Amino acid sequence: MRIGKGYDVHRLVEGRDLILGGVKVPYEKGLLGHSDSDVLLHAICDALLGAAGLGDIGEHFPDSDPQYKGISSLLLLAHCVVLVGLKGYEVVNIDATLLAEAPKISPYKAAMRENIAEVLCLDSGDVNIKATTTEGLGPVGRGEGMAALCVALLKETDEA
Ligand SMILES: Nc1ccn([C@@H]2O[C@H](COP(=O)(O)O)[C@@H](O)[C@H]2O)c(=O)n1
Ligand SMILES: C[C@@]1(CO)OP(=O)(O)OP(=O)(O)OC[C@H]1O
Repeated sequence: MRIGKGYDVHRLVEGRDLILGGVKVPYEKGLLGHSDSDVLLHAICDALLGAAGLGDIGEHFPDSDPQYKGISSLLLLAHCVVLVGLKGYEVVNIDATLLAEAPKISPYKAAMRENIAEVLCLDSGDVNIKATTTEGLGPVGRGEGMAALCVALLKETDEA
């Protein structure tokens, strides 16, 4: 068994779609970045890469590479699963937290879990998504951006 953690932050701006967990969430702003800027999936990617000893998302998908411009982070996550598999591991479960003052993501959590579970080849019960505000404090609390944290557990592919 191996454990990994991921953390990511993206700035909120006007004129971008808000994509979280592969779901387009209706909101007046979206996250800024080179890809679709799905901060939740980026934290999950980093947790998986970390658990497998494979560095971080920016090493595998540089933000200077035009092939990743606007890419769905579900594709980046799928690639991380392949990399983890090549190291001889599969995912046991993940537990992620989104830090966002608004909007409420509760109505979209089930769809996010299903998207993520499909890519990770897990039951949706093994994909836990949580959300919290920061009670108006700090950059997240002021609505300047969103952050996400994730912990992932891997097991060796032939481990019981
Ligand atoms: N963007 C968010 C933030 C929070 N939630 C849900 O609301 C609950 C209460 O949040 P607090 O920050 O006041 O503790 C939280 O447990 C989440 O269930 C949300 O859906 N979206
Ligand atoms: C995902 C990548 C690649 O498109 O770009 P961003 O969407 O900017 O995301 P970030 O979390 O800053 O870093 C990883 C990047 O290399």
